[in-house]
Amino acid sequence: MNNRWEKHDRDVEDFDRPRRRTRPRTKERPDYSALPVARVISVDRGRYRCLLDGRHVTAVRGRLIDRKGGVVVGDNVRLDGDVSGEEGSLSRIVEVLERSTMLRRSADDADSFERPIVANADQLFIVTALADPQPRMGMIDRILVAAYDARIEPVLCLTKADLASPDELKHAYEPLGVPILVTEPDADLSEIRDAIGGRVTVFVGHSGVGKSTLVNRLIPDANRATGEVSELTGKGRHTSTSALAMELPGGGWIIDTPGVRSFGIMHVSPESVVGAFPDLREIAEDCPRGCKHETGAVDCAFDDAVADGRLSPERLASFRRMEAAFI
Ligand SMILES: Nc1nc2c(ncn2[C@@H]2O[C@H](COP(=O)(O)OP(=O)(O)OP(=O)(O)O)[C@@H](O)[C@H]2O)c(=O)[nH]1
Ligand SMILES: [Zn+2]
Repeated sequence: MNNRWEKHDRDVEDFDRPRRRTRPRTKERPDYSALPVARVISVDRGRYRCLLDGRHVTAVRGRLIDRKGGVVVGDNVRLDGDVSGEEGSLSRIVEVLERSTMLRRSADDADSFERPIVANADQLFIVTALADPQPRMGMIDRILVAAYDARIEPVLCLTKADLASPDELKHAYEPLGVPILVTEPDADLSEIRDAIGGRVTVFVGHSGVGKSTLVNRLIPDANRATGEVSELTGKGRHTSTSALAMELPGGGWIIDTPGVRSFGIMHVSPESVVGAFPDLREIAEDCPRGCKHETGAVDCAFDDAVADGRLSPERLASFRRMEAAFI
């Protein structure tokens, strides 16, 4: 019986006549698979600037897309409507493709509301000046926590090495396994270029650390790109609250974010961060339930692991210092 009905349905469809639906239409997800996929490179006041086949297309968010954090820089989206990119044209984002990662922060620790910042990054450069402004390990630790929580590989990128030595920070973060790159004016950037080539790297840092200087050296026409954003918004880039994604000449992306004064991580749990370190995760299986592994935690298996040589005291100290930033 059933079969006959199905067959009948198909036959009717072949003649392109409206058929009676057994389910209401609203429950069916429209099929957008034939629409082009673009990458969101900046967001400003409800307008999304997307890159599609090398041209910039401005789009708005379609009705069915969630309002809060529905579309962020780095997202891959399907565009409907006018994708010509011509002056005054407006397209519509109808679907956000599945994200590989999402970097989030809470505005500050009094505010547990998570703000998504950047989608699909696979590497996070914590850009920190060695002086002017003075490095703050608390800030580095908080951004590290956010990176580990989001399963984005962190790299500590130290600028202004002409002003101060990187030794103290190297000593603090190398035991944790954080790669460290050091730069100064006129320094050879080949190590940094190698690290970002072919990857999607989000740059995060305090205002004034030299992030723009570095980006402009890495992408010779980045200035032009930021100029275009100013044209779009009528404001300077630094007053924008959005991140900006730029394609690297040799492949890969840099997603620059506005300078931050603080980095809230209220949304992160200790288990999530421990989970980013396979060796620590294994040791933590022997911890009492709910152990936060902080210094002095009762029966924490990390102390036993140091005692019997499975874990280096430097690595544990480095982990605990970072963890103290959020427990
Ligand atoms: N001594 C020294 N100064 C630097 C270096 N890199 C950048 N600067 C200077 O530091 C200042 C801030 O640099 P920017 O590149 O504007 O810093 P930013 O991180 O983009 O800051 P925001 O625009 O506020 O987000 C500028 O005066 C730069 O010339 C460096 O390696 N050494
Ligand atoms: Zn523990």
